[in-house]
This record gives sequence, structure tokens and C-alpha cells, in this order.
Amino acid sequence: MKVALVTGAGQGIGLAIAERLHADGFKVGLVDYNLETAQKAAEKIGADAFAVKADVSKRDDVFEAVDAVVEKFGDLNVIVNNAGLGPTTPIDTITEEQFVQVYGVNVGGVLWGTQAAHQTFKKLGHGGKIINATSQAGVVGNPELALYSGTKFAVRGITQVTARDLAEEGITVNAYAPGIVKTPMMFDIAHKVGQNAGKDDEWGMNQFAKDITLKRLSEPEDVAAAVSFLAGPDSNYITGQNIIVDGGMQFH
Ligand SMILES: NC(=O)C1=CN([C@@H]2O[C@H](COP(=O)(O)OP(=O)(O)OC[C@H]3O[C@@H](n4cnc5c(N)ncnc54)[C@H](O)[C@@H]3O)[C@@H](O)[C@H]2O)C=CC1
Ligand SMILES: CC(=O)C(C)=O
Repeated sequence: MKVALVTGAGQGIGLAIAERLHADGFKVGLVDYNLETAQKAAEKIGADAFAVKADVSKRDDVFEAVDAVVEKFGDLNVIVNNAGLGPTTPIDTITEEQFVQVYGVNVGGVLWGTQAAHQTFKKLGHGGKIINATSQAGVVGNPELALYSGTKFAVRGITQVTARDLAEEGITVNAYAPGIVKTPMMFDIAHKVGQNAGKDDEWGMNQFAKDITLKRLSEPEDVAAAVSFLAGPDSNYITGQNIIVDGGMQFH
């Protein structure tokens, strides 16, 4: 049985990815800084699921989480660097503290996850797959998301560079770019954007949702299906790519 580690797996898209990869036959390590939600998620999944507490913005935490999963399951084949923060940040409101926090989680989490997986694949003597969360907001700038969009553009850059750097070792690196997904993060963004405009949450959500070609918001499972493809053998000849899973918001 192959082994996958998913960060930010306590809720939302990360939880759906962990569930999907488990259904695909992976043993799964669910990493989150909220151990309670990660443990509940692991219990819900059942056998061959294991929760680990880590703050992905902390390099040592990420290396220790990867080690814990390898110790538990004896291998690592896939890492999904999914954990992220999505604050609404009109440009003039951004503080240094927010900058450090959001870049630390969204970009740092991908860098540390990539380093830890690379070191572990080397130790285990085989290649693997590194899969990173970006966003449709990392393909085209979105309103009031200057910090967030910037981090997601950065993740696409890191994905392309590391795909080239690690290819010789049998490692592929790809990204997935969700659209407007029904998770706590997106409901919070819709609420804040609505509030900033003196309107309601539905108005806020519609600022993002109005351009969805398929005319429905995304379920977390829509994203998990694409990650399942990137984690499985059918994507072996794909690297350095960003798969947009947004119902046709951005054509690229
Ligand atoms: N919801 C959406 O519409 C979209 C989400 N995304 C991306 O997908 C990923 C998952 O997003 P959602 O599930 O919507 O978010 P969410 O906010 O619902 O869940 C994020 C999970 O990550 C965990 N987390 C946050 N910071 C962490 C840290 N420092 N260390 C460890 N765990 C941490 C949280 O505890 C939570 O369980 C993120 O990278 C997000 O940017 C991308 C495009 C759209
Ligand atoms: C939160 C996010 O990634 C959006 C709006 O695309």
C-alpha cells in the first residue's frame, strides 16, 4: 500500500483529499495544526489513517510530521501541501504581521513540505509525487486578496522550479488550483467581502462565483478528484503543471 501525507487535512479540501486518497488505496497521514479536527477526520476515515499535529509554517514541525508518518506506515510516496490561510486584505490594510503569517503558511508550508518529502524520498531510495495547493486566484488576481493571491502565484513558481530540480530523482511536482469551493475558508472570504461593501454574504460570494462557467460552486470532492489523478500513476508523465479545477473561471 502506498502512503500519502496531506496537510490541512482537518477540514475542507484537505479532508476531502485525505478521504479520496484513502479510497484510492493509500494509507494517509492527516497533518493539521488543529489536532482535534485531524483526529476526528482520521477516525472517520478509519484504518490506515493517522493524525499528526504540525504548523506547516514551521520547518521543524513539518520534518517531524513527515518522520512520524514514515515511522507509522513505513513509507512515503505522495505529499499534498494543502494547508493555507485565506484572509481578505484590501491593499491598504495589510500589516507586516499578516504578511509574515500568510506567506509563512501558504509559501513556507510548500517549501518545507517539499524539502521534507525530498529528503525522505532520498532516504527511502525511491521517487515520489509532490502536489501543491494554489488557486484560481494564483492564476488571475482576485479582488481584495493581494496577500493571498501573491502567495498562490508564488506556489506556482515553486512548483515549476522544483519540478525541474527534482525530476532526475524520479519526483514529479504539480499543483492544483481550486475555484470557489464550499469550505470554511471561502465562506469567510465571502462574508468579509460582502461586509466591506456593506452587503450580505451571498453578494460577497457572488463577486467570486459569477464567472463560473459551470454555474455551480465547487464541492471539496471536485478538487480531491483532480488530486487523486495527480497522486496516481495516470499522471506519471506530467510535471511542473497547474491543474485548474474551477468550473471554468479562468481559461489558461
Ligand atoms: N476554499 C476555496 O475556495 C479555495 C481554497 N484553496 C486552497 O485550498 C487549500 C485548502 O483550503 P480550504 O480547505 O478551503 O481551507 P480551510 O480554511 O477550510 O481549511 C484549511 C485547513 O488547514 C489547516 N491549517 C491552516 N493553517 C495551518 C498551518 N499553519 N499548519 C497546519 N495546518 C493549517 C486548518 O486548521 C484547516 O484544517 C488552501 O491552500 C487554500 O488556499 C484554493 C482555491 C479556492
Ligand atoms: C480562496 C480562493 O482561493 C479563491 C477565492 O479563489
